[in-house]
Amino acid sequence: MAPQAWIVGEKGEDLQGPKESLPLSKLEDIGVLYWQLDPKKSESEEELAKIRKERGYSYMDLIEICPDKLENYEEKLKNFFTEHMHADEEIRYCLEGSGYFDVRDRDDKWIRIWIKEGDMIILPAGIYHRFTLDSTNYVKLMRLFIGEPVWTALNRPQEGHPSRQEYVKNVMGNNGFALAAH
Ligand SMILES: CSCCC(=O)C(=O)O
Ligand SMILES: [Fe+2]
Repeated sequence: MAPQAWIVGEKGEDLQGPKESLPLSKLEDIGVLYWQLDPKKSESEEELAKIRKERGYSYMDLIEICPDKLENYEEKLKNFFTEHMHADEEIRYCLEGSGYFDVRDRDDKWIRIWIKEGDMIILPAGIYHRFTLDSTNYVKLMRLFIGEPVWTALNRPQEGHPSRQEYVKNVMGNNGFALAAH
């Protein structure tokens, strides 16, 4: 099952019309990977171990996002919701709660992906994205990384960054994707 995903506006607002749920192929098409696990089941632990081994995710930590558990909560949330990319993949596994990952599609629109308990998502290096909480205001995420983690958020525009260039070349292809900075 694909996570619920739909198009939102620049500020994250719902747009007019029925809220269509996008197929998983729409996410795969922009290089986003997704697994559905269950943090309460041992089979999922095995599957997680397999994914970590295959993809080399040696580093792991947990982050809880809510006012009393995260230092500098407001500032961090503001940064999470500022459009950015990373030089590496962003890998998150939702253990509790829920939240929204917004990723840019081929037309530079925001696809909002609603992540809930058991959802694991990999955003490719170089994809523009942002994150925010939903109305439950709480999420507990596992963060994975290959080797020593680098969390540096590179705010858009980053068209000269090698990871961005790789992403545009490999994933966007030569389809007229607008490179214009916002
Ligand atoms: C803390 S999870 C999502 C926020 C984000 O995009 C990031 O950490 O880079
Ligand atoms: Fe990020």
